[in-house]
Amino acid sequence: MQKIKPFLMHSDICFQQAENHFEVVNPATLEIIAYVKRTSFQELNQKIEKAGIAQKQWASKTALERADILWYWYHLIKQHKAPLARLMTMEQGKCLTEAMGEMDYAASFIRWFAEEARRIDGDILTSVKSTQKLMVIKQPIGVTAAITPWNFPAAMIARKAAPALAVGCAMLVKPATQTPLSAYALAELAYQAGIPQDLFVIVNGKASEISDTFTQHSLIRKISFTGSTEVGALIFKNSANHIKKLSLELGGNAPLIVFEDADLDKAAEGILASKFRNSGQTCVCTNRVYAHRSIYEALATKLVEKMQFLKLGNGLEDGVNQGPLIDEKAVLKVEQHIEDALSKGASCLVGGKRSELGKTFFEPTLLRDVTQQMLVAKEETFGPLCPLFKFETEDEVIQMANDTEFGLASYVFTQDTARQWRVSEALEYGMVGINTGIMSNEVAPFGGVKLSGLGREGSKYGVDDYLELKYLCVDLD
Ligand SMILES: NC(=O)C1=CN([C@@H]2O[C@H](COP(=O)(O)OP(=O)(O)OC[C@H]3O[C@@H](n4cnc5c(N)ncnc54)[C@H](OP(=O)(O)O)[C@@H]3O)[C@@H](O)[C@H]2O)C=CC1
Ligand SMILES: O=C(O)CCCC(=O)O
Repeated sequence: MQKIKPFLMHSDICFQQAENHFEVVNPATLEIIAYVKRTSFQELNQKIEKAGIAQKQWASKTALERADILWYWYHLIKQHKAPLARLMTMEQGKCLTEAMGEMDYAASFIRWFAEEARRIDGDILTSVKSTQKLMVIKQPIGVTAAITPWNFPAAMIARKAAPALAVGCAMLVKPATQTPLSAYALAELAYQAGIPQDLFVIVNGKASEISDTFTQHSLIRKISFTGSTEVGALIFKNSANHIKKLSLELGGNAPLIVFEDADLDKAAEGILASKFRNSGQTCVCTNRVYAHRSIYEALATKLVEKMQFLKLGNGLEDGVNQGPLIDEKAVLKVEQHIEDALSKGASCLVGGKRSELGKTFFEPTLLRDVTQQMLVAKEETFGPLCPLFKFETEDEVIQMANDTEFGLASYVFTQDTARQWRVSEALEYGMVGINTGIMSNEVAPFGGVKLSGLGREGSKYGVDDYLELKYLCVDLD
């Protein structure tokens, strides 16, 4: 704890129960780590007003000045990666290796957008009149707000804040109530790097009330949200009256298809990587594995063998690669999906029950003979449950994979290049991993279609949602 405390110096954080503060609990031990202050309505409005002033000053800096500050922030995160990862494991539960990976991932967005800051170029258009020059410039949208989830307490903030700050916006962040400490730690380093305290602001409290202020305050011009589709839809609806720009990164129901010509070892590795990342609590985690009937048994056998290496425990312990789930509600959802599948004819090959380690621990589970009629085919489990479906033809599996209202990530394992293209084009998803279970990085556009959301984060496209285009027409006559 001593190594972590320097990142938790913010006046909103304390280590003894205090009025108007909420508890942050370690999901592995259920111990209280810290208490965080709820931002009052009045404070929130003041912070938004101050962000408006800070944004104007920040936007008047050169792109190079902003980029240099972001670079420094990136270096500070890398330098303090180990204690930051430890803090994340304590509040979120993911194993330390994954938390270290998430800190690298978070930092990668800051480096990427520091680089992009210098390439926010406008255009000169081919004019329709010889006497006129037509130009487009790009300007920061202004004060923005982010609402972020508990599953990636640092990366989801960095993926939103880095493009916003790079192009000259301000950002207020409301992190998930379960994981606010990583947000404060990131902000602490941002301030050390030279990002003004009024420009990048962490706020906490009742999510619906903060969100209502974000959607109604005229200074907030854009909201970026990652979380459930239900809450995303609510923010969409509440933003309508004020026509806010929105980025919504919502739920998924990712299919992973293994064709008969796939490299089965690679496919099994890909399934493990995608399914059990963050104990299954990732919106791009595989939710449904479709295996061709001719390789079904072989793939099941390989998965049973490989799953023996999944070690459940407190993420801070050596060798543990599967931490607890975020809370007991998450465990109940996994149980519900398993019970439903078993009652309709599936059977369990690995796991299938809560662990004796504690209320939030669930054994990594493999189910076979799963069908489209079961709950797990329709809903995102968001937990360590790997269901194996069977298919016969390419057309059939494409239809099964697309039979969902979600469209975030999908995965295909096949060695046939023509099939890779055909199936990727037919899948109604924002992202397709081909012969890989992990495809997220700062260079790639992350986002979905259908109920999985709006907009793309990361990549060269990631700045667009934080910019307004302005058209200039100069008459030379
Ligand atoms: N796309 C993704 O990455 C994620 C998807 N999910 C999906 O959502 C399911 C439920 O997870 P859950 O944590 O409840 O997700 P939520 O959508 O409830 O939470 C995500 C963020 O939204 C905030 N929030 C909650 N209610 C509102 C509201 N009325 N208005 C505005 N913001 C709100 C939360 O704040 P607070 O923490 O204070 O409630 C948190 O900061 C998961 O099982 C999973 O299926 C969840 C997390 C991430
Ligand atoms: O929305 C999520 O679940 C976090 C994104 C994980 C990723 O970027 O791969």
